[in-house]
Amino acid sequence: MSRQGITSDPHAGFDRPGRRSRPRTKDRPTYDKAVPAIVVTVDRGRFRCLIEGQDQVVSTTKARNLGRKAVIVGDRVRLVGDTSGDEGSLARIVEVDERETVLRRTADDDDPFERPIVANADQLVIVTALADPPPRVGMIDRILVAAYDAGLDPVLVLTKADLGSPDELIAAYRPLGVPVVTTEPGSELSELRRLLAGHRSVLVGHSGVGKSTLVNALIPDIHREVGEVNEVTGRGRHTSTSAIALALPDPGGWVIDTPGVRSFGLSHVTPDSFIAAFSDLADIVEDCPRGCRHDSTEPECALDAAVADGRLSAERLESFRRMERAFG
Ligand SMILES: Nc1nc2c(ncn2[C@@H]2O[C@H](COP(=O)(O)OP(=O)(O)OP(=O)(O)O)[C@@H](O)[C@H]2O)c(=O)[nH]1
Ligand SMILES: [Zn+2]
Repeated sequence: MSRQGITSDPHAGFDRPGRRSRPRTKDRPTYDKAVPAIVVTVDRGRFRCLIEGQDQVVSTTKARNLGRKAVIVGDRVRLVGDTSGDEGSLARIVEVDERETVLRRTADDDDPFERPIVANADQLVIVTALADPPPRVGMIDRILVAAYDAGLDPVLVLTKADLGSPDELIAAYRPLGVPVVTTEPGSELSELRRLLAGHRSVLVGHSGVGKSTLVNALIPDIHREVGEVNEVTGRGRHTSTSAIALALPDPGGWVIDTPGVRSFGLSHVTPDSFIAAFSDLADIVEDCPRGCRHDSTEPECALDAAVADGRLSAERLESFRRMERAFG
């Protein structure tokens, strides 16, 4: 039996009914006996999949019928072939379920294409250190925009609270309704555990912010599990270009660690697609003149009128406009 890359309850999380429904692909093929599984890592054409309802991770490739269709971490898939997980065994992915959500990134600065990296997450956890490295509000804002655009609920985790004060960042992000958790060495993680419980949370953070420290604290036996993944891929977790899905201990949920995410392309985000994430603001801007970008240079933006007559707090509008500038 192998359980590489995975800890604790494989039933928790991905196959739990989410807020959204779980449609199957339309062109139902004839793979009646195909085994449902979840992709936990991707490495050079090999996909490690956790078989649903079993404590079993198997190595797979993409079947030819999928063509150029991408398979990414978090995808719900169907497998045929040798799903024993025995050494040297290789199953085939014959079907990929429709995705509830997709998080994309731009691979690097001279790559104009946005690539899907994580499927079916429902939460995006931005991990930022309060010092060493210092926080960058512009980067947090860009990641927040990407989260809202992808339909993921953001959470902000501020690490190294022993080295700096969280007050400024809390003041900047609480008005948006973003849950903010601070951590420091030895700190109690119950609030963070509560926010992660039952969710599929993508962790995003700059190198050195303390992401590994956090994952190790959340998943006590992770060192052993990561070691097993390394045997399979021949590479360390931090040199991998793939995300990895890790099951959380009781009461369950998943974290999807993303060592490679450096930037998010926001070119496809428009003020209107973005404002939809804030239902109170979306209601107000219905009164805006056509084509209003809702920024502070707009003379007749209804958001300013709403602040003037007390329907909207000035802090919330300021936080919203600062974030809007991140892609404007
Ligand atoms: N003072 C302080 N140091 C911390 C805290 N959390 C982590 N560190 C230290 O910060 C350094 C980086 O921590 P990691 O957990 O390796 O950070 P990471 O984000 O995983 O970084 P990479 O491994 O480069 O991706 C280590 O020396 C940790 O001991 C904290 O809350 N306070
Ligand atoms: Zn407006």
